[in-house]
Amino acid sequence: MSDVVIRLHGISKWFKRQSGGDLHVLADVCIDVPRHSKLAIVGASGSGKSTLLNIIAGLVEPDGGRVVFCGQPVGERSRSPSMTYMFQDDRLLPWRSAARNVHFGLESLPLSKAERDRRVAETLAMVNLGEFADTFPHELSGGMRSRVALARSLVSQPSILLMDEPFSKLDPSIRTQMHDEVIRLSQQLGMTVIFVTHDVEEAVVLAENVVVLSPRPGRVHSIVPITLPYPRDPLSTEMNAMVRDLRRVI
Ligand SMILES: Nc1ncnc2c1ncn2[C@@H]1O[C@H](COP(=O)(O)OP(=O)(O)OP(=O)(O)O)[C@@H](O)[C@H]1O
Repeated sequence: MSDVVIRLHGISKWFKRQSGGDLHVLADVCIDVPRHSKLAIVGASGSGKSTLLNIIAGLVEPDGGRVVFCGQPVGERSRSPSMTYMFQDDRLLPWRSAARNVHFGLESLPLSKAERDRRVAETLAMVNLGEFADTFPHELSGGMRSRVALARSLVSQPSILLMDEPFSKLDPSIRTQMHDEVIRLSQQLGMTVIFVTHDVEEAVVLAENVVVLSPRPGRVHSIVPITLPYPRDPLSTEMNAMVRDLRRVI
């Protein structure tokens, strides 16, 4: 148990339909997430991937089952600074510079101004944007904006990073750079990363375990371990075989 950071135990979810009746979205989902690992959630559209991530974040209440976080049942811990959430859109505030956007990730923490400034500068440097601290979002490329969003998620030094298709809007070469950044930073900071993706190749490049959800209601169809060492070459024969096998399962 000690190396399991999050345990999902029998998670079920129904949503009320406006047209009447309930939509059964998740059924008895059980997953153990090892500490410091990277876990991908894949599955057909509508299989409940984002709902499951939102349940882990504490943004959506499950109707059945429990989320146990480091041995503690989930309560208010979604507001805990030890877990942050990176969305599909970068959601940068256009009237704030890159540094002030990253600063946003610290605003709920009781830190001195000097400590905040230090952490913002350090995190921007970590994502190679040290020179762009005073630049505004409209002056940044898509990849740079994504790196600012990543820095905003990392500046509070979370132990868990949740990501819902955060790189899906980037072009392939920038997406590859972001994968390298996530691998490097998760190792450097000792984070656990849980992410949802439609892109099986992204799952295989980044994750140590890939959870495949079955079509609605989403159940764990399989959990596929990826044991290839990092960095992983998406063009290698092993990777291609993994991607092909996973696509077949989905
Ligand atoms: N707040 C909500 N109220 C009602 N239904 C919802 C709500 N959120 C999600 N749903 C429904 O739950 C189902 C699962 O949605 P979810 O976004 O979790 O799936 P997903 O696997 O992430 O889908 P996609 O891959 O298309 O993004 C969908 O049918 C969706 O319409």
